[in-house]
Amino acid sequence: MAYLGDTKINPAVTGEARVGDYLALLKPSVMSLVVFTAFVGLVVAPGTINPILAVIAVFAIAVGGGASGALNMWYDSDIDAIMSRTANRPIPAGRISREQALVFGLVLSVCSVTLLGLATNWVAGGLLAFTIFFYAVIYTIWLKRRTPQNIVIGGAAGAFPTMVGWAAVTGDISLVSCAMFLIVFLWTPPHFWALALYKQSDYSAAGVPMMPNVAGEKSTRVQILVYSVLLAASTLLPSLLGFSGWLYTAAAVVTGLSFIYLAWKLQRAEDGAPMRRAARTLFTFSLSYLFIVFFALLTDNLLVRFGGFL
Ligand code: HEM
Ligand SMILES: CC(C)=CCC/C(C)=C/CC/C(C)=C/COP(=O)(O)OP(=O)(O)O
Repeated sequence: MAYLGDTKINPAVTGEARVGDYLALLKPSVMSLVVFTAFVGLVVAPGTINPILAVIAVFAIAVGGGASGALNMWYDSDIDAIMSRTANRPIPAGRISREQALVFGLVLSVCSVTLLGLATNWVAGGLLAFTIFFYAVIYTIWLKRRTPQNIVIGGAAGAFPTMVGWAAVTGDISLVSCAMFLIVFLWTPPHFWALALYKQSDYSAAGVPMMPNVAGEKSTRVQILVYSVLLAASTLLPSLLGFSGWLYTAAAVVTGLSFIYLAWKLQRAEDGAPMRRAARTLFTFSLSYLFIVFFALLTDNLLVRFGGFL
């Protein structure tokens, strides 16, 4: 029997790993939204890119994101085995060994960075490498088990991909791509802490110092509200920088106010089941919210560029 920390990990990997198990290592559902923000960064960036290279670039970013997910699962297999939400992942369930996941994650990391660098430029390739490093090492290995600020700092990893997409076209970093980074960065704490508020027992069982089990529910709810206000304000930056028109601005204002309202309801909810319900609602909304904000940025930009509207 293998032990990691105090945790029992399934014995020798049983049976053949299926393709689906390797796909699961890539965290495809979470990464789909990350890749969408990267795609939007790439499309709205000023300049042109050969459409085939654009497809390759988005593919490389998706593979890089997936690779970082595999490295995260390699390192976290001990705590994943404890949490009900993650216990059936390929490593704790014994379908893939830690070594296989590590090699898979490293090979995909190198391939994705090389592919992006060769297909576009090395600013984008370098940023992708840094993003993978940030999620796998800074967040997963260094911060996650040490501080309740893990999500705040580590969340930057999820915010870089939109800048990677932008850099794939322009070869640089700009105020607008930094604004897009800031939106995802400020979105991550309310997104994740809302989930942690109703999955708290999972994290405390695994000994992961997430905000609700360290600072308490009340403080977490206040912090969620503060980040929601900052988030809604940050979504106005593309308009203030003269990059986006009224369509985006209207979407940002309406969704931003909705986000703040749900965060405020969560802050005011009674402890227990009402609080958990409000947290679940905010978490679910957070997913649509980020999609809508980036979709509006994309649509607004395409209408201006190709339709001469707005
Ligand atoms: C450190 C930062 C983040 C943490 C700790 C985090 C954590 C989580 C967790 C624990 C879930 C629960 C569901 C699951 O594992 O299946 C989840 C769901 C999700 N997250 Fe995050 N997240 C973070 C950042 C992001 C970012 C940056 C994005 C996209 C831009 C994102 C997109 C999603 C999506 C789309 C889901 C829903 C997945 C599904 O429906 O199965 N997350 N997140
Ligand atoms: C292009 C590229 C490299 C993208 C990386 C994007 C990125 C860092 C996304 C983070 C989202 C994520 C899966 C967090 C899970 O945190 P967790 O590992 O604490 O959650 P878990 O408990 O579900 O494992």
